[in-house]
Amino acid sequence: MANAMLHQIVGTLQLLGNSRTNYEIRNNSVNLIPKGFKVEVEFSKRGIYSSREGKLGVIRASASETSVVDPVLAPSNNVTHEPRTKPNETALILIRHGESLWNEKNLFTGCVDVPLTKKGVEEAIEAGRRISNIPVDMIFTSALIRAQMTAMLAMTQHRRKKVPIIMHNESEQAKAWSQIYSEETIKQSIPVIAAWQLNERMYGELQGLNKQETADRFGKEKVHEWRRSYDIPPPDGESLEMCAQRAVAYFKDNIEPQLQSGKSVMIAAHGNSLRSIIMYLDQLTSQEVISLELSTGIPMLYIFKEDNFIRRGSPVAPTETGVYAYTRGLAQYRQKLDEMLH
Ligand SMILES: O=C(O)[C@H](O)COP(=O)(O)O
Repeated sequence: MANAMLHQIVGTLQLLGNSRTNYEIRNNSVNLIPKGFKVEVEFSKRGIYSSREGKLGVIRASASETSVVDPVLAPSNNVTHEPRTKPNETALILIRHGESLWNEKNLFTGCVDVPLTKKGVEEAIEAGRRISNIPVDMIFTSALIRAQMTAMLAMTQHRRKKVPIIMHNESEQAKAWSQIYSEETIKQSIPVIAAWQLNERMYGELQGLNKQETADRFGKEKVHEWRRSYDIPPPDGESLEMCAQRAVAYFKDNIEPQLQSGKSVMIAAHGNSLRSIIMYLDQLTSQEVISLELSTGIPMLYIFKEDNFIRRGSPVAPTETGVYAYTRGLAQYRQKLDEMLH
């Protein structure tokens, strides 16, 4: 039986940390296979692989290289699961969480973990409607519940109907206990990675204080400086520059490689962690970022193509005609959804 498999590239890949899973790789598509078949495979930088024909061995690949062929992460342009080629453009959606209970009370929130209000829930659902035709292969959220609620509620509206599943890699046991054993179920899932680096800027001693009362006490200008200057931190908190250091580094190290490998990504995060990421994407200066304001629950769309981020703005209406007019790839994805769902 092992011989019968030799024309295929088969092996053990290291995925999402240390977990080991057996895969069959054929014509650019990857499927789970029964354990026991191993062929040496070499990965090039951007996830292009080749095999030494028929040679038995263990796949050598780093986590980042192998992650591009994780079947959970198979790009959603492959709606019907035919063998796929890497798309030449991918989508990046950024969503600031919907209104939280402390946004409603006008309190500095920062890293305090506050849930959404009913209005915030509705905003997240509306955001989901606006992006319901845009491919999402992978989701990144902060570690905070308001961003996670937003991502999950938005995905209830997505027409592709894949199930967002939070990855639990915090311990070997958490990883082992959250394994999925059906290839088909994995294909119908979207991995959700929660990362503290995408958290809101830590607001230090302002956390829990009322924004208006703080302005009355310290002066409007001072509070505006704390809230919007690039490099002046609030007392014992993070400046936007400090927040950018961890959020943008995370984006470059963990999210950009996914986009490069052909996956479309949604990020649900916060006013200031997203401002710092947008500063990087749009190459804003520290002066320009001061006037960048993000509303709660409004998705922003970028197209990633030839290593460039092209801002498409926010899909403003459920039909999103303006947004779909921009790229052939998005229009094709929508057409595939239409065909699949009718
Ligand atoms: O953390 C907070 O209070 C808000 O989410 C963002 O606040 P800001 O608009 O004052 O930066």
